[in-house]
Amino acid sequence: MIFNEMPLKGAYTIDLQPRGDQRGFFARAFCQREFGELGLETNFVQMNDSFNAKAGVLRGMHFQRPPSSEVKLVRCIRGALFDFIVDLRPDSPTFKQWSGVELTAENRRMIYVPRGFGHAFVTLKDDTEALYMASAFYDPASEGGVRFNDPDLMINLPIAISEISDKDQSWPDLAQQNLEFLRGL
Ligand SMILES: Cc1cn([C@H]2C[C@H](O)[C@@H](COP(=O)(O)OP(=O)(O)O[C@H]3O[C@@H](C)C(=O)[C@@H](O)[C@H]3O)O2)c(=O)[nH]c1=O
Repeated sequence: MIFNEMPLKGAYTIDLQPRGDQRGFFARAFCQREFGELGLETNFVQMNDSFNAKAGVLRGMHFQRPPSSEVKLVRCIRGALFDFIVDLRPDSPTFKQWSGVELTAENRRMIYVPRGFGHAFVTLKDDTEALYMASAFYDPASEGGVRFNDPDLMINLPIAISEISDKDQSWPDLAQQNLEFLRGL
């Protein structure tokens, strides 16, 4: 696998290293040893499948508060999506900065989202499916969120939104949120 650190400290894009032959190719999509050598999370407890019927579906931005904070490893297995993250760790040099990456069925790229980040994606094509692992169990009581259009973040999306849940439209402004519990992650 090829790991590239993103502008936000601790976040990575990960590309496959295919070994091709006449049958097609083989590549590792996760390797406990390779992740461990980079100090990345190796213990994932959920694999989530997110199907989205239309282009422009936005999910996020979500995070879980400690002790349920989680790492996510996301890829797109059908269609295409723009995945974006925001650093919510108050003691990080990139606090409140965001970054995005296109994940498609063709490029097979993954994004590694560290603890303390808000995570979201918007689909770029109809019938887009994401498959992602998470290092903590779903814990709705600890869920937090950031609005994709929070004025503090100035996130530019490559597509207009066609669907978004009421929950994701209603997260409070970041300026009104106390994120101290994400310090030190
Ligand atoms: C995330 C999740 C949801 N659910 C349930 C709750 C609800 O009934 C239904 C849909 O939940 P949501 O609307 O929160 O689903 P969704 O908006 O797709 O939530 C996901 O968004 C992306 C961006 C992430 O980063 C994920 O971690 C997760 O938060 O599925 C679970 O049972 N387990 C889970 O792990």
